[in-house]
Amino acid sequence: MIDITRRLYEGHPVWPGDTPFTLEPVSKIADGNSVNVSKLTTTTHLGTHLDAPYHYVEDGGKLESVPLSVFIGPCQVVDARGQQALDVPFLRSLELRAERVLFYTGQPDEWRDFPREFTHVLPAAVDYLAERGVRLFGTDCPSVDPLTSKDLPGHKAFARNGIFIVEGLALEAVRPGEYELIVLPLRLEGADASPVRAILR
Ligand SMILES: N[C@@H](CC(=O)c1ccccc1NC=O)C(=O)O
Ligand SMILES: [Zn+2]
Ligand SMILES: [Zn+2]
Repeated sequence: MIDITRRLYEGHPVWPGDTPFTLEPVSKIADGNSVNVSKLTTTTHLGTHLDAPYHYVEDGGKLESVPLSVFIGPCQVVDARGQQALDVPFLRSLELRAERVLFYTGQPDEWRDFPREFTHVLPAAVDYLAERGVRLFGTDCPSVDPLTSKDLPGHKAFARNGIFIVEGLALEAVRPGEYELIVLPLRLEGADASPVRAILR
């Protein structure tokens, strides 16, 4: 089993301006209390996470609408290092074989600062993935659109095609090839996204 989930620690980088991640004790055995209990503060778009369509489309499906079957099953990991954007010619050069495809673009498994430059996805490439039967798109990048994008054309192309997006995967140690993928979001009612545990077998 390969854990492809980012390690979450106090101060883990988040999207500029978004809620910082904190994990702090509110009760400590060391202070004479009967139990250790912590308080978690987080954005829903923390580290390795799943976007629900509601994140980028006002009437898009919320987290509970995302079918679990999308997140468990055969998967392919692709080496996309050196690609400034994922475009149709690049995708054509691959032998796509699975409904779930994860793209390793060269992001390190631990971010010191939130990445400002990373590989984005062109809408035509999303349409191409849909034609090839892809249902789940994964990336090691923090978003499928550039950091400064306001209209999020990549995200919207995924929504249009009914493809779900997992961002911030830790793929540095993974060899390209075929695996079984397990990605489990939290059961957060009404949420726009959720941190996930993502594993390859
Ligand atoms: N689209 C990004 C997140 C994102 O865009 C964002 C996250 C938190 C606060 C503001 C954000 N975008 C603002 O334009 C993502 O899917 O994780
Ligand atoms: Zn997100
Ligand atoms: Zn996103």
